[in-house]
Amino acid sequence: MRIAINGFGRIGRTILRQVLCQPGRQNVEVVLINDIAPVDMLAYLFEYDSTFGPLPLPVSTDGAALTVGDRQIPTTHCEDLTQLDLAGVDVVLECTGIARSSDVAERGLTAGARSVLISGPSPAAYVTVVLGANDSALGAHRIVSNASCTTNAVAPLLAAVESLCGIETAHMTTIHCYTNSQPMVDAPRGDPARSRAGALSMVPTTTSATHLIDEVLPHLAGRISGAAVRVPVASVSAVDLVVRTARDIDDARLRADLREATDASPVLGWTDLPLVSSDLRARPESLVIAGPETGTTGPRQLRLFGWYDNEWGFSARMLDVAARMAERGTP
Ligand SMILES: NC(=O)c1ccc[n+]([C@@H]2O[C@H](COP(=O)([O-])OP(=O)(O)OC[C@H]3O[C@@H](n4cnc5c(N)ncnc54)[C@H](O)[C@@H]3O)[C@@H](O)[C@H]2O)c1
Repeated sequence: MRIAINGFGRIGRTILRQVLCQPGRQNVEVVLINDIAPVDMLAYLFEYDSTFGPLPLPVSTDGAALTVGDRQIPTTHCEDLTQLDLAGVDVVLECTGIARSSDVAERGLTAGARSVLISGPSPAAYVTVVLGANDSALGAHRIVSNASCTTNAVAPLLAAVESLCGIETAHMTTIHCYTNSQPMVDAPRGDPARSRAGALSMVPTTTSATHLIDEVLPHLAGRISGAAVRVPVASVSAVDLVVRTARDIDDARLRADLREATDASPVLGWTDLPLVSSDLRARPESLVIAGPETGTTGPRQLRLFGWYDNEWGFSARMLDVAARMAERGTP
């Protein structure tokens, strides 16, 4: 699979880290990295990562390419992808966060790439895909959104619970680490709470997952509500999901069936250990269900709790969905 990474920020860099350092990604060839930031700065941020630690490979740049170990990856510094030649690229991983209009989302195709996978919600995507929830929706679509990290965490869990005991209604709270969408000190950023210093307070706010779940699990549309609390933690998030089920299920059965569902799922995990968020750093699953925090809380009522590394797990799904897009060949 030949990919180009547009936007070499948290997600773009985590994707490259996985390509270079994770077993099972050897077939991925990164043919281009494009970002508007200076390439020597990007090389530095790629080698020294405050969350994942220093890269175990030497990194250097001559301005036109990033050299990591024995691999050389061409780099460009271009605001508009249509200025580049992306012929032969299977998938552009669009990780800038700006591909919300079709004008921007289509730039990769105009430049000659076969398809574009956007690392966030986008009204310009032809379809939103979450592995473990609506895999078959991918079809032959050429501009795809990989939804959000929280949607990747919650939608497969909802799909599993729905098939075990049906869902009447559910409410999820994501306890989400801060991201680059929040400031270090108070500064205007869209909604008032998100304009407050991200590392100093718990910040109640919204999550795009609420409407994305309706999109990827349309049979549950209108029955799942959600909210977010951004917390002063730099890495790893959690979801706390309360479900009113359609059918009764006892605690032991719920846990056994959920455990079995996670064993069969390529994106869900399970732990029986009393873990805390930092223990889950760099876990590749979309969600790791926390056994000690999960169970029935009353008749037809459940509480489910799970961890997800919003950067590492989501980046792994970017590569998984891109692999499926590349396997389809030329549309
Ligand atoms: N950080 C997370 O936990 C996370 C998880 C899932 C999804 N996402 C989504 O992924 C997207 C990127 O998030 P991030 O956290 O990596 O952001 P980031 O700010 O760390 O990275 C964005 C990068 O894009 C570059 N960029 C901006 N405009 C550009 C342009 N026109 N051309 C080329 N490069 C450009 C920036 O210089 C920066 O390096 C957002 O949509 C975000 O919602 C983030």
